[in-house]
Parts: sequence; structure tokens; C-alpha cells
Amino acid sequence: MQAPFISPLHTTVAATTPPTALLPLPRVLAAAVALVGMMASEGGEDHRLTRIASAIRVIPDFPKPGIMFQDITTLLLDPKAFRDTIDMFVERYRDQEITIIAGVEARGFIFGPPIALAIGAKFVPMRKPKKLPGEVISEEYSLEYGTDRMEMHVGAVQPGDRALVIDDLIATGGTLSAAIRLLGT
Ligand SMILES: O=P(O)(O)OC[C@H]1O[C@H](OP(=O)(O)OP(=O)(O)O)[C@H](O)[C@@H]1O
Ligand SMILES: Nc1ncnc2[nH]cnc12
Repeated sequence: MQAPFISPLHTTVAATTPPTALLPLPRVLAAAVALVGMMASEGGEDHRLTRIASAIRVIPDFPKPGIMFQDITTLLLDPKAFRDTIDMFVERYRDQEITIIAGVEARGFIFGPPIALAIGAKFVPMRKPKKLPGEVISEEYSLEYGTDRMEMHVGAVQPGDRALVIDDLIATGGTLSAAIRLLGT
């Protein structure tokens, strides 16, 4: 089994300290979702994690030297591991009054919608620049290998909404932080 990819924000941001005080409206149950972050914080307590961890392929030096790329496309080829992944998030968040799943392009678009449907929440896409047709708000952020900008439709989130951000992993945390700032805006 590969070594779990460390996702330091998951426990502090998503699991234990929702930064609702920082972002009063809409309330953001911050959310991090890093599949592998969950593995790192929960160890081997759930037998499903072993299969999920094994299903994620690690490709060294992609897209540039020094990056250990965590490839979730191999997880998608394993229906049981994919199902277990969705189920674990649903079990964790279904009773937390979440009204919005915010999925980060592109891999948050794979995991976010099934979780949203299962918990009865709206799905809000957080997109790369110039993809959304309506009025947008945007945030720039730094990545492990570059910079990017994220956009969200104005009005997608209403006061009182409680949002969960879904993505496949956290590396620097820049993407997740940008998503939280956007939702707070
Ligand atoms: O914690 P961070 O350093 O911000 O990195 C994590 C982000 O990087 C990856 O997406 P990427 O920007 O590569 O876009 P993609 O999903 O479209 O490939 C990943 O899916 C996260 O969104
Ligand atoms: N190490 C990594 N693996 C997969 N996607 C990433 N995005 C940023 N860093 C990454």
C-alpha cells in the first residue's frame, strides 16, 4: 500500500475547527476534503481506507520533478473503492445540516455531486477562470506548481447556507483557502 499523502488541513479545518467565526455569512463548515487527508487523520480505523489508499496511484515527478502526483483516476476504475469513498463522506457529513456542496474544478466535480445528492444538498461548482456564464466573484491562489484563479457565480450561496468544500486532496492548501474565501464573500 502506498504511503498516505499528508493533508494537514483536513483535521484542523474540516474535522475539528470549522472556521465559522472567520466567515460568519454564509457559515462555512470548512471543509476540506481530501480523500487522502481523511486517511492520514483516521489511520486504519476503517477497513475501507485500505482499499481506497491502494486504489490511488502515485506517480513521481509529475507534472514536474519533485512532485509525487496522487492519481485518483485509478480509484475511479475500482467501483467498490469509489463507492466506499463517497459513502464515507456521506456518513461523516449527512447529519451536519450542510446545504451546499462546493466542488473545486476539476476533481471536486467527480466526488462532489454524488455526495451532494446523497445528503440532499445543492451543488455549487468552483470553476477555473472564464468558464461560468453569469456574474462571478473570483480569488487568485498559489499552487504546488503554479498559480491559478477560481470563480463562483454570484448568488450561488445565500446567507445561512452551510457549505462543505469537496476536492480530491490538499497539497499547499491554497486551493481550499481560496474556496473558503470565495464562499465567505
Ligand atoms: O492544496 P493545493 O496546493 O492548492 O493543491 C490541491 C489542488 O491541486 C489539484 O488541482 P489542480 O489545480 O491541479 O487542478 P485540476 O484538478 O484541474 O487538475 C487538486 O485537485 C486540488 O484542487
Ligand atoms: N501531489 C499532487 N497530486 C495530485 N494533484 C495535485 N495537485 C497539487 N499537488 C498534487
